[in-house]
Amino acid sequence: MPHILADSLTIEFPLYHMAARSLKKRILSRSPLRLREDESHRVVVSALRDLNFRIDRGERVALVGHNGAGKTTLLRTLAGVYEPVGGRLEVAGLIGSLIDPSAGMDQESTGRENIVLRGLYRGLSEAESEAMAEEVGAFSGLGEFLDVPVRTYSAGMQVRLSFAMATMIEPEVLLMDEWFLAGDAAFMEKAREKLARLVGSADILVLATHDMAVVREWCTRAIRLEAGRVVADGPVEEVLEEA
Ligand SMILES: Nc1ncnc2c1ncn2[C@@H]1O[C@H](COP(=O)(O)OP(=O)(O)OP(=O)(O)O)[C@@H](O)[C@H]1O
Repeated sequence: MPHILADSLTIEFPLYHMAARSLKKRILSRSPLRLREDESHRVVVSALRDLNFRIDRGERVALVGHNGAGKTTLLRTLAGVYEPVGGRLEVAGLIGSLIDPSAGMDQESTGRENIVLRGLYRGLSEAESEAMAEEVGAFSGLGEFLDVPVRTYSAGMQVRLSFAMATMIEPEVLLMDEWFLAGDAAFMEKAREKLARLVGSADILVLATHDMAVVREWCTRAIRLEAGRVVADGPVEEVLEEA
């Protein structure tokens, strides 16, 4: 049964360029909230601190909070990009991730080649993957750019391609950063219907956003992060009211 379980989940990032003694001293002397020196004498950022929550089938969860609160770090951790340094995380279910537009894409390959590769990786035959590339490519609206290396794409073009590629599967656990709701208007009009279908067929949605209208439209529960900690968790209206 698809679910997510975080038990004292902790994520830290070492800041290697802070190795210089004087700089380290200066930073740590300000009694920072999220920077500390670890056992190996490195300065580390506490990105997520001791998170405890469980998300079950049918829940659509918004991650809200100010810049740097830890929303994207949590999404990436759920997607398996970062390993917890403490605690435990369990994510059961097929994950679909709309977090970083260029993640999982080979920059030197064309858009079409990337779609074919994803198809093959998902176990489709070559012919099926090629057919998928036609369909997904058409939806992306990239036109002739579908056959150009992805590294030359604009940010918006990358979003279009990764969005179109995400619709290739029906994930059980859909992880999404608000980036993906911010494509250009013409594309988003077309994408909205697909997105609604993707969200509707997913068992769990976790969406990080600053847009409270989006939270109210898409989500049933909200988790508010502040400086890497969970400060509120509950029904959307309750959590938004508390802010
Ligand atoms: N790769 C990294 N290396 C070092 N520190 C990082 C890294 N990624 C994130 N951080 C730090 O972790 C904290 C949480 O960042 P995160 O990007 O998760 O916040 P956010 O809530 O998504 O913010 P925003 O709303 O601005 O996107 C910040 O203090 C940030 O500086």
